[in-house]
Amino acid sequence: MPDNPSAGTGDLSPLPEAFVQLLRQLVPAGRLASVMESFAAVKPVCLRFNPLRAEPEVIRSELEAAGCRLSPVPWYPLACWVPAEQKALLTGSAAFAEGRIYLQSPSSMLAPLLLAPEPGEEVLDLAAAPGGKTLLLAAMMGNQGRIAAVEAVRGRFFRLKENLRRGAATLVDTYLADGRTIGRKVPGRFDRVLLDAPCSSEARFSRLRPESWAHWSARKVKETARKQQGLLVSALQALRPGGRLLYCTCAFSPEENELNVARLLRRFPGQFSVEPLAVPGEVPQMPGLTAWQGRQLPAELASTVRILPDRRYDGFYLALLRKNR
Ligand SMILES: C[S@@+](CC[C@H](N)C(=O)[O-])C[C@H]1O[C@@H](n2cnc3c(N)ncnc32)[C@H](O)[C@@H]1O
Repeated sequence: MPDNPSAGTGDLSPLPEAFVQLLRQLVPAGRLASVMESFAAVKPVCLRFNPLRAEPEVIRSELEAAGCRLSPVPWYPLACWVPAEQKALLTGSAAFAEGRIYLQSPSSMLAPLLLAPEPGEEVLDLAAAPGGKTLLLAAMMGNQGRIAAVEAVRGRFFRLKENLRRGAATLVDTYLADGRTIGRKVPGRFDRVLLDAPCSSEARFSRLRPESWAHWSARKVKETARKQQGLLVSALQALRPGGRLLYCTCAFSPEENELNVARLLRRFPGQFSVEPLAVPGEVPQMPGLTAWQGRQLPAELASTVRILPDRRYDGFYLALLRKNR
């Protein structure tokens, strides 16, 4: 295990009361303490070796020679944790500047890994910047096939392009566009779609950084959920029959997660199904909700997964959908 100094830093701000209430309703009682502690934790830094730039073992030796204390992520051989206090060592390294490593939370790596693209396929990344997941998709595909990466925000779009260049992801075409328009432009085209949706980022709240929730409100969550629904419809439209969509957010609010998938099931009956997700056992998780605030939700939502945050993992929601026709 890496060193993982939990914040003994004194000044911890209280999370917004409405958010704490939400967590109390969502998280099983026995796991609430570890979830609450995670909001004050200084987590170890997770990184991924980029096989498009160099042999993973060469990268590992380079980092070890620089003094990095690497501990493996057990379910993905190209990922390691490094103690939080070594972050500057990583970000100041040539390996980082030259794209041989990418810093990425382990929860974020799960989405591309579970979408499981194959070399030669055509893949759409509908909300792509800064490109961490696009880069992992490219590595999994060995730069064989094509990825269309879409980003709507200009500044972030250029950051995406720079990260893809740095990471040698040569199979990616980038588009500065609103993802909600893509499905009707190229219906039925893609083998796989990743929708890592813009969200209320509740999993990024930190009691060490009160500004992390400065823009959060119930109204904002509702607005965000509406936008996500538009992106979901576009993503499904862009998929070929038999193709798969991985939808994920770093939000806890059911509106952005299960309720959005339930709404899609209602709007397009029979057109897609929810598939099981094999999230590695060591990752703290619970099944997606099948009821919320007295309302029953479709039973298949139990196949979606919530990653529960702890001292190493960030919170996440993941759903894998197959387009039937
Ligand atoms: C959660 S982030 C994506 C992170 C990225 N997948 C990664 O792993 O590096 C969501 C992204 O969606 C972008 N976005 C927001 N609205 C969008 C829209 N309508 N169409 C496409 N992208 C959008 C945001 O600017 C943001 O960069």
